[in-house]
Amino acid sequence: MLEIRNLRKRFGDKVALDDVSLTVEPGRMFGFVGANGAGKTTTMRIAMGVLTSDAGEVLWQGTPLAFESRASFGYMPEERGLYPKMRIADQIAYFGELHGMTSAAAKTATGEWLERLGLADRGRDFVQDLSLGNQQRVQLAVSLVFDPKVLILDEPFSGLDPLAVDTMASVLSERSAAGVPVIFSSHQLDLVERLCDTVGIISAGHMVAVGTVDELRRRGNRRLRVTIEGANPNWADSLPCQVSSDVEGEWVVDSDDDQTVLAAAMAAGRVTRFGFDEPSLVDIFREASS
Ligand SMILES: Nc1ncnc2c1ncn2[C@@H]1O[C@H](COP(=O)(O)OP(=O)(O)OP(=O)(O)O)[C@@H](O)[C@H]1O
Repeated sequence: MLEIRNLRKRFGDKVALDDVSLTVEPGRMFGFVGANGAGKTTTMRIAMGVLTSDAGEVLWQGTPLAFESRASFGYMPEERGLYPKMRIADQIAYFGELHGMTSAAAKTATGEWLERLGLADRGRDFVQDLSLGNQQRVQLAVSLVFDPKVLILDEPFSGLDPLAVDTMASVLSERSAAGVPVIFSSHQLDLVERLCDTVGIISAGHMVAVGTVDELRRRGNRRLRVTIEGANPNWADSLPCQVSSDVEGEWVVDSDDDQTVLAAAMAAGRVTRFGFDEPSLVDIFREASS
């Protein structure tokens, strides 16, 4: 289990992280979301040891992270980190060896990952000659070639075409299913909602919400959507909550007291549709970040 506890970080007067904690369990995929500048990259850099925190700690399997443990973590940094003038296969194998693989094992694993990521015929090309999306696939191979115990990926989906997104998503899901804790940041909330077991929302250096998407849904303000035929537009005036109507005959009621609202709606006319609105992760994100 990877535990990030009570991280604090300042850059001069700027408080980048203020008591940030999160936990990623084996076999779980953690989606880290937040507006630009919220603190995702800073948190992940500290977790990887490329930046020191002012306070707080990072634990792996219950003990503070040592250099050797970090060497078994796969990392895709935001600024990426490939050598443009090195051949792709050589580069992936080189990173494998840096992480302790023998040359033969690194070569074999490189071949497997090139195949898996659709780059089998590009192994002798230079990184600088690849499209950005393909460079990202190489970056993924670099972070995976040594079979990491943890994966920390900073915006792995940005700039990928839909097919590359699918490849990236299936590789991450597969690693997670194999028991690897995976944490990635993304602004693509639909993907986070689809892939992640747990989501953390960070806003201006504070973790404002952590939980499964269902838990976050339940924590947010619940809203009922009601469709009534033949109702007076003022039928909901006596309800002690916010009521709005953008479509004729349909109302949105900010309440979780469904029985009271239903009784009022039935008294007003013929109720043809009634139920709670399921907020999307975008709705939850907006509410948590406001
Ligand atoms: N090396 C640095 N020096 C000064 N300020 C920094 C440095 N790194 C980050 N910051 C500031 O810390 C805050 C958090 O930045 P961070 O890069 O962690 O955000 P982020 O959530 O990853 O944003 P984005 O989604 O835009 O990548 C921002 O205000 C940023 O400007």
